[in-house]
Amino acid sequence: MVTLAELASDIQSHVKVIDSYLTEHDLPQPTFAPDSPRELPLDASVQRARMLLIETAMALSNLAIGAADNLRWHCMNNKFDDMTLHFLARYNIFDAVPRDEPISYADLSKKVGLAEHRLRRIMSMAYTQHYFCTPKPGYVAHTSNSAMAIGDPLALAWILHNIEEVQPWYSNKLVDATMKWGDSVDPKHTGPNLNAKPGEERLFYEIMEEDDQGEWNGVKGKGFRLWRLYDTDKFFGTGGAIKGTKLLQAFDWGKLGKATVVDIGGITGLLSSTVALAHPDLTFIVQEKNQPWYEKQFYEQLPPQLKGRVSYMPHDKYAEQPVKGADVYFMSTVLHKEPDEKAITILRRCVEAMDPKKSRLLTRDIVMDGGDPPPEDAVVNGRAINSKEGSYEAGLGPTGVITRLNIGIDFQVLAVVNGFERTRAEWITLFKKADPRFVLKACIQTVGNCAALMEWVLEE
Ligand SMILES: C[S@@+](CC[C@H](N)C(=O)[O-])C[C@H]1O[C@@H](n2cnc3c(N)ncnc32)[C@H](O)[C@@H]1O
Repeated sequence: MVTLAELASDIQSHVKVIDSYLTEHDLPQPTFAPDSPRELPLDASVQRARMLLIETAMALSNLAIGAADNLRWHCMNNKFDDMTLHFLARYNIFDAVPRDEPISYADLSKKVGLAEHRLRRIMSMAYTQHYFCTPKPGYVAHTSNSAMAIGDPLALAWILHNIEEVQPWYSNKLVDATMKWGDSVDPKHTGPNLNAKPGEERLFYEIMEEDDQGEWNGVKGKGFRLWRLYDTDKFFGTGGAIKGTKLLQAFDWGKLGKATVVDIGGITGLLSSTVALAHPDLTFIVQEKNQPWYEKQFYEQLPPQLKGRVSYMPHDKYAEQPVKGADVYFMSTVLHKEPDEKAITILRRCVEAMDPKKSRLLTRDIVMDGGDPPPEDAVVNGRAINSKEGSYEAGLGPTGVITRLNIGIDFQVLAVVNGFERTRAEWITLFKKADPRFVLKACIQTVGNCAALMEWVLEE
């Protein structure tokens, strides 16, 4: 069993790797100051050390808290950490505190319309999680954690969707849903439908689409929850562990030359745009469910230099694929929400459109047994790990912080649509069921990233 002293010594060695890299490259140290770098360099050795550091520091903290206090503290405080974030987002305290100077409680209270006594109590909890700080008595200032949400509706969307929709409607009801429906994969067997009359159950996306009592970031009334959901995807996808730019490392897009990529369920086109900006020879068709307000929103947020090269096409992923013989069909986190039967329908729609001689299917999804980065000198699936690029074949790593994040994502899809993330073997079985010609050519997960990119081709 690991001891406090051993963990502390491991922590020092992981910190040393990161510290030496920052010093060598003359880079600033991360701190809680509002202008601190938001993340550590993406270099593979730094990311590997970072993952191990987080894991070790969490274990050390847990041992220091001790078994006597662990459960007591957890259940007392964790719910209020989320409640505090809820206040910060609903009253938009992130924007109300100036970036560069402290503001008094009295002024902040007037600005956001929250009584000063309550505001002080909320802020004191926020400080314990390094959101904001109190640089002098009676004043509030930003930290790095709070400053990153300034002027960012995507960050607010992430907080509000999780705390106002996922928790009360879905995850807090998951035990009841399980007691009622067991290990169901029916997407209607979820929290909001626990007391619904037969025939009145609603799917997650229907609930997100239909509510017309509200407004979010340019969409008023019907669809506002869906656009907020899309914003959460964008927020999640631009961050460290699920960064869209990792797509550029996980697949050699350049080798495609002049080619067309069909991005099925491509949401706001963020991932397509990321690749398109780096590869001017590629053309992208982003397919999404048709919504009356969607097309306008899509083109408004598309980088101007991509107009004409990244376009939107309304398409239902279960229907016949209208773009035949494309070079690449791409699906990112589309299949994980689907039970086998429906995922197979989507895959068959792709197969019907694919030209086996040139088309490939790229899917970006979690591989549940992908695990955390294996050691630098490991050989996985007969291939040496590309330590320079920090890429490795997902499927054999030990558990750690990325695994924990993936379990969280697995639970998120379980709670909202009764979906599940698949292991490498389960992905292969699913694809083979859809068409036995499917072969998994590569399954690449980059270090520090939770999703893997799987390349599938049809072979006779
Ligand atoms: C989890 S999101 C993935 C978005 C994007 N590919 C990414 O990785 O950021 C799933 C997407 O599928 C879309 N979707 C849901 N049902 C669909 C359908 N029947 N046809 C096409 N797209 C659909 C949703 O609107 C959503 O944008």
